Amino acid sequence: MSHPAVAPRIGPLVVRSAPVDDPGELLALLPPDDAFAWVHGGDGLVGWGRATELHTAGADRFAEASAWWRELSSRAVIRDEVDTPGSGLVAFGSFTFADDADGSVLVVPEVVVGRRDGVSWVTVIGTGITAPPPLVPAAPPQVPTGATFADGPVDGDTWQSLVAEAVQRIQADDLDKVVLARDLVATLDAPLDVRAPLARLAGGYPSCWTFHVDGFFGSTPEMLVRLERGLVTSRVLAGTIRRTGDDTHDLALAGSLARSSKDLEEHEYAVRSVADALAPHCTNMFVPETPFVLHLPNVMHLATDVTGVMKDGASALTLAASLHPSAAVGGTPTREAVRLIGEIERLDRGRYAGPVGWIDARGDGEWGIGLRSAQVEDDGRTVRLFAGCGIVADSVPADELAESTAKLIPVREALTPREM
Ligand SMILES: C=C(O[C@@H]1C=C(C(=O)O)C=C[C@H]1O)C(=O)O
Repeated sequence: MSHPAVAPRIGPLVVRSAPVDDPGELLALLPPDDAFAWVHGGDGLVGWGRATELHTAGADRFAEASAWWRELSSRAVIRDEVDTPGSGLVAFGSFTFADDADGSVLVVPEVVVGRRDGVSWVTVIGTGITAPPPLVPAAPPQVPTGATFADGPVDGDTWQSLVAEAVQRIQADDLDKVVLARDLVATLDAPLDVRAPLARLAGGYPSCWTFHVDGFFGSTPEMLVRLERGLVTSRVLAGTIRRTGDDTHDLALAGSLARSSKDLEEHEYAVRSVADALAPHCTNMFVPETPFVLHLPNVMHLATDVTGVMKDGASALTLAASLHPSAAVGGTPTREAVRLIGEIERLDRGRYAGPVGWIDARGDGEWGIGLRSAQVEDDGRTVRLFAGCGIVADSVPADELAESTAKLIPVREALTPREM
């Protein structure tokens, strides 16, 4: 049992949401410190300040966070004139991949600005009645300079030998798939203003969810689970091909990805793990039989959108807890795969590949998988970038290394000044 750290007990939170005129680019509103983000194609939520927060760890981290959230929500005094998922009381959150890692957090900002389907709003949260701040763009962030990149503790050659070892273990044991990750360490010449890479990521990857919670940021293409007004959705990705920059060739590659038995098999494991975890909570589940190809600027993925209708009143966070770790970031079977990751990966994943997103007082929310992501270390100048690949019986180590390099591109470019 862990010991969650909770901000000193405060009176009930007083929350007020009201519609506002379109405030323009959400990320541009963020101040440099204590800024939170979850944006997708211009819509989403940004927040700043800290009204209250919970830090937790251990196998019960999701249960502790859920209990804390229920209690906080039930005591809050909420006046919500917008009444849409994401309005009213909201927490941003980020959870570690592993049970034994520190760093899972839920933070309730003092100000949240949201936009959804043409409706914008501002929420203020505190212990008394506060007026909403004027919504004007902040001064633009300092662009990161001087980034140098080096291998983390495991270099590329060693990582390929770990992939080869995983392949052997899959061929020998009762294991179908395991996801192995590696990191790249960026060193900047000054502390990072995270708003700069966030703007680059949101601009370059509008179909991904660009996020930032307490130094963990990125732009993930994978939606672990969204719950909105009773509708449950999950976007499952697995099976990847690198883009070449030549659109005609990429289209041919997309066709081969959609027919590749290795990738279809890897994808099937991931879809099944999500469908099985959602089934106890849902009726009317729809699991498409064939994946589509999701085109991103750096890679293409096999993708399946699983949907269902909530039947048991679980919150988005409870659903995320029951889905984590899906086969997209753990493997199949889950327990054996996670054990092998702990045994051979030699990486502290931190919050990489864990759920990241938000929850509101109704229990609605969106939790992505923290991929295409990085962690800013305490010195502010060191940034660890992560990428992993699903390994199956016929995976080729050099191909997996190239795939992981392609998955590092979004954050890597976001830390590198644009070529003039
Ligand atoms: C693990 C990552 O990505 C996952 C692994 C994939 C694969 O192996 O094909 C594809 C998408 C993600 O589910 C990552 O981006 O780090």
